[in-house]
Amino acid sequence: MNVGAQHHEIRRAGAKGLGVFATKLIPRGTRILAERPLFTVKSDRDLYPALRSLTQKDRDHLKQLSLSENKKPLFLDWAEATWHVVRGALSRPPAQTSDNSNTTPAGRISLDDYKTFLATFRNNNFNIGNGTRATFRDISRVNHSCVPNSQGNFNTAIGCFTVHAVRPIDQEQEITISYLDEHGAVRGVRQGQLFESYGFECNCPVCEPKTSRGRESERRRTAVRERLMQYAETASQRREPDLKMELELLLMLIRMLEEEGIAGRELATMYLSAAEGSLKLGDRKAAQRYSKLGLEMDEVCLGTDSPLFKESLQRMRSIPRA
Ligand SMILES: C[S@@+](CC[C@H](N)C(=O)[O-])C[C@H]1O[C@@H](n2cnc3c(N)ncnc32)[C@H](O)[C@@H]1O
Repeated sequence: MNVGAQHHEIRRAGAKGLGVFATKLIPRGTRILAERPLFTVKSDRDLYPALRSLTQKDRDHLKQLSLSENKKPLFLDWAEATWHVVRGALSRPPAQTSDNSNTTPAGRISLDDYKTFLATFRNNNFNIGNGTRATFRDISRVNHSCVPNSQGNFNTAIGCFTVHAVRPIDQEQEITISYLDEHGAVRGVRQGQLFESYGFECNCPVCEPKTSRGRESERRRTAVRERLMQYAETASQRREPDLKMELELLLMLIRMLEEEGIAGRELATMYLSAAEGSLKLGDRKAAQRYSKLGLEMDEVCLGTDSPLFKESLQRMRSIPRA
């Protein structure tokens, strides 16, 4: 299911700057946004050429995105930024095919502009998979929550990063995604990664240490982490993996994510692994149940046109149908 622009709008989100809000009820599984990146990079070396190839119009979009208070660059220090600009100035500019600012690369970048672009990139890039980071005109306005109501995933079939509602979103509610790669981490780890990568301190409902929700969340996540660490210690002494124990741990992780209200690909993938584990242990009924839950969750956060969803369907072919 897709919704048009009339279902969401970009407006002030208090201290977070701008944010994206639902203008009417958005049902679970809705594709709220689908957008091609302004540009993508795999490493620091890609950044200058990528920026240089942008059209003037896209550079203008980029300049309008938010800047972090803490402007420490993600990949490069300023000396490196200077080096990239100098090297860029010595190399041949991208071909000028026409005067059209919608299609022609804008070419060389001044050092000041490059530093601004760098800081803007730092604040507005998301991991879109395979070590690639991307910046978007609208999706870069979506703020973070450690218990988000939506999830972003790259869909190679349509060349777009999509944002899907992983639970119903009420009118006026802010649309949020998680900027983190791992969703079950404890507060200190989450805060450290967010500050390091984006320069902000999260105060979403589970990051509030003084509320009962925040305390309960931290207790739950810490207990799971300790249990996993205990298992990791004993696992290194075993010759064979303990399948039953691994399935139990996986189900514990699933329960934790569900109790936390975290939905999305991570949970879907855990269900699929639980289906495979259950089948290996001879429990066909449980395998079918987990397979169904995993595929449903994958469809919600990816959509049926996503190659990742098709891979999951393929992966579950060995699970007998109910
Ligand atoms: C990708 S941008 C999101 C859109 C941004 N708010 C804007 O005005 O364009 C990321 C920046 O938004 C702010 N932000 C996002 N999520 C936040 C949160 N949960 N708490 C505080 N600030 C947040 C931070 O400044 C962060 O560096």
